[in-house]
Amino acid sequence: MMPNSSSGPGGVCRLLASLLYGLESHMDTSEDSSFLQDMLMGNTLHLLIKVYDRLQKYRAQRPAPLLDSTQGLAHRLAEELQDTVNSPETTELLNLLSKPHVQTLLLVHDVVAQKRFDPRLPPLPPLPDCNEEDEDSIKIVCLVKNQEPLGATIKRDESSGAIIVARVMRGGAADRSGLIHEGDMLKEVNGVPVEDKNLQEIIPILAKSEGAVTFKVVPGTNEELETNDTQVFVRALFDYDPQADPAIPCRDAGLEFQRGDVLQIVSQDDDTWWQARRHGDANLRAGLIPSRQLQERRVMLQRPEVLFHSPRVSRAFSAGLRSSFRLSRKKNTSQEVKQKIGEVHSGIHVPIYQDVLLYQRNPEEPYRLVLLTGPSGVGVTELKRRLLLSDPEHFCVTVPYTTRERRKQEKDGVEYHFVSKHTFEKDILDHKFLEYGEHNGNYYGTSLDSVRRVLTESKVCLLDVKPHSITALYTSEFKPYVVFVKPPSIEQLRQSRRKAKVLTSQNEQISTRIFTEEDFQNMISSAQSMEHNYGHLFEKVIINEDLAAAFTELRAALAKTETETRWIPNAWAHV
Ligand SMILES: Nc1ncnc2c1ncn2[C@@H]1O[C@H](COP(=O)(O)OP(=O)(O)OP(=O)(O)O)[C@@H](O)[C@H]1O
Repeated sequence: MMPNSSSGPGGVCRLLASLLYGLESHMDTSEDSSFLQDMLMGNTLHLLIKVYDRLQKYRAQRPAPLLDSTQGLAHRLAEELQDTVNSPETTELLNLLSKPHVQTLLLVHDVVAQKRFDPRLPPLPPLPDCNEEDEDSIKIVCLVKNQEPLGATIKRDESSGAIIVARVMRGGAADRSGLIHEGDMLKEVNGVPVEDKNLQEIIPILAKSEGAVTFKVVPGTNEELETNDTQVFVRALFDYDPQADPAIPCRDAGLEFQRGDVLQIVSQDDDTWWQARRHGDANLRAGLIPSRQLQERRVMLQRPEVLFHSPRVSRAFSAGLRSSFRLSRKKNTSQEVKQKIGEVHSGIHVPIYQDVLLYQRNPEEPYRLVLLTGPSGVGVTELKRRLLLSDPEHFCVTVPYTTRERRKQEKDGVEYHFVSKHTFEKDILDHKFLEYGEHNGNYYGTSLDSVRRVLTESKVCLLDVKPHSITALYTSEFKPYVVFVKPPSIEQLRQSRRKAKVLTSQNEQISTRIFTEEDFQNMISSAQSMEHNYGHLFEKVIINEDLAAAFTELRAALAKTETETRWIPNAWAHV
């Protein structure tokens, strides 16, 4: 957005100040606010606006150059001054005219005055000595490029020994020219024959070339292949650094990405190396990434266990119950809990890329299920409690089921749904429970129906679960928004949890105690293994150091998810 000249510099400042004020309510953190303040109120932007205003003024006057060669004039003036009487003024003027920045200024003036904007192309190299039939098969390609890479990789053809264009990166200089194609045979670069050179010698010639670069190529056979951009988007489920990948054909052509990044796959022509762009990246040049097939093979070689063990989901006693009974984390109660292991998944699952598409919730659709997970004691229950308190009309939790006796002050359907052992066991067999467990001879569980009940009330259902339960809810019906609550560093845990208490339960008795060093270490190591095993399912990671800050971040993230367009797995689009 640029001001028009009539608004004046004062007007622009006012506009920027009001913009800042108007955006304040949309900013999540004070960091955002101070960044925007620095940028909008900073000197650099204001000076740029002044320059722009000044240019606008001159543009309106339609200035025309008086001279189109100030360099020539300066040269002639210098010559004449040399012959005149030597005065301090002439010496100063001569000095001034010989300064490189004055000369460059004059050069720039002349280029603009003469409208010499096109690059000067070198003369075409002579055609090789060949008979007329062969002539057709030689192509001279002249590319004009800046310092960006050529955007192509080369290889030596093993049988013929020729240098071949192995891959043209989508969106790169070679691709944009439309003149260089995979399979083309490279003969010369800027007049330097390359056939007798090895690849290590040619690569620097290509890398260094800048401005007008001339290639002599023999077109390959697949020149006519159309290479349309595809609209395949995936979420990367692992981190990738091409510089650390010894197998990539060209490290500089690789695309670095982090788990969670959305990538547009622009070419899957090659089985092992795909070409992709990071979504939202201003750079249109595609980079190489390992194909799904290649990465799967690599993971399996590194972790052979994925070949033999399908992921299992333990329907353990926890989830919605954990705040009520807190049995899941306590070592001293582990014997009391008989964990039920249910298998809900089968087959090999190696997280590589997840096909995704953009989704925005229709007002008549239920809200996405919010799953909160994290190591025991990290603060999941506390964050959930704060969310509920902050807007009880909007957020809601499920009511667990139990077979224990109802106590006097309890109401059916409020604290628990009280059911008979027979009904509970039948529901287990009917796979109605997301998680369930047994404690002191009674069953407790969270049913999928109770989640549905909250969702049909047009409320946001908050569910805290163990990470292994996420997969059972990872469906188009629930479209879960998975938040991982992560502990900060151990030092920050010691500081922030000095006064915090954890609940323990022994023989039905619930008591509190302060966190121990062992609790902190367990929290951190359990968070690491959760991230390692389930990190690909986490859409948001919140580090819970300062509780108030973590809550604000969570609240803002949930608000965004409800209103903004999000990338969700393709599979969720098909009901
Ligand atoms: N950032 C924080 N700073 C200080 N205390 C915290 C913070 N986050 C949580 N706590 C406190 O730590 C204790 C444990 O938190 P909470 O009960 O929410 O853990 P949890 O993740 O639900 O664990 P569990 O699954 O075992 O129930 C509570 O007393 C809570 O108030």
